[in-house]
Amino acid sequence: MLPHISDPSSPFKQPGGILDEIVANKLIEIKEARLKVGVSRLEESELFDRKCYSLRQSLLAPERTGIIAEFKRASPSKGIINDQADAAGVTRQYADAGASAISVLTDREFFGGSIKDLIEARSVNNIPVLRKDFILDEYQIIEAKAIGADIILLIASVLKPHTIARFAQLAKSLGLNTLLEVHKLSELEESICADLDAIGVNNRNLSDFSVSVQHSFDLVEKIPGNFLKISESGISKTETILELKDAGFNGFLIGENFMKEADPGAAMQEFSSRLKTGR
Ligand SMILES: O=C(O)c1ccccc1NCC(=O)[C@H](O)[C@H](O)COP(=O)(O)O
Repeated sequence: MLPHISDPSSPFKQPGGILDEIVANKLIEIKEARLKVGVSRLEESELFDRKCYSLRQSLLAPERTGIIAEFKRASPSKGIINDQADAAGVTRQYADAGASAISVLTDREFFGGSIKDLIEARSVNNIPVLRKDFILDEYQIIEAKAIGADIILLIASVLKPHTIARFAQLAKSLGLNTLLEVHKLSELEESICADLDAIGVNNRNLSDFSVSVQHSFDLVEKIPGNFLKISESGISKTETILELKDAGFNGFLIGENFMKEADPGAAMQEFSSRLKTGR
């Protein structure tokens, strides 16, 4: 039986609002996928037995921008953003424009994404690909490797610290990079563990959807130096990236700012040129 999230022995927190809805729906989807596909079929996939691209190497490569460019069709806060976009075409343009990594939403119900979008992005890119989803079960980590992802996301407002440690250990054993997402200091302090590669400060409060880049500036000094530091959400100006870099961030996760345009790849190209020339 699936654990109920209000159960004290549950591996999940109960953050409330949309996150509880997302978790409840995701648990049903995972149960169905386990029955329909199963772990052994995932492990037989051609992409499962591969060496992942290193997030560290790509983020620190001087010829790249540090931007993790996101393919995001819709979101709970904005509704539909760009539901007709082509995952292969857009993400290839992101990479050509200097993205250090690609993020692909694979949640269908709340973000209009899919595993197919990630497989398409993988097939045309040779930089790290982040599976942007709500990871609640080991099955999804094995699935992430099998569909071509290099990075998984663990969200501290959803997962209890012992669950984060367990999932990070599994991801590492599969050669995946792990990004821990926090929004506030208490989440960072209770969730940090050795098997993580990167800490992302989400500037968006996932309960009320308010966004402030100040969260990144407030937390950057609290992140130990051995972890990559990534600022996530609400970034739309090149000046903000320069300020975040000065503050110590290595990576910048940007979705809506590109995806809201008719040609997201061209928007990333233009942004990247402005970043290089400092305009
Ligand atoms: O974006 C949302 O509305 C949202 C709602 C609930 C949970 C997660 C949500 N977004 C995931 C993200 O963190 C963003 O897609 C990502 O950081 C990019 O943000 P942005 O550049 O603001 O699109």
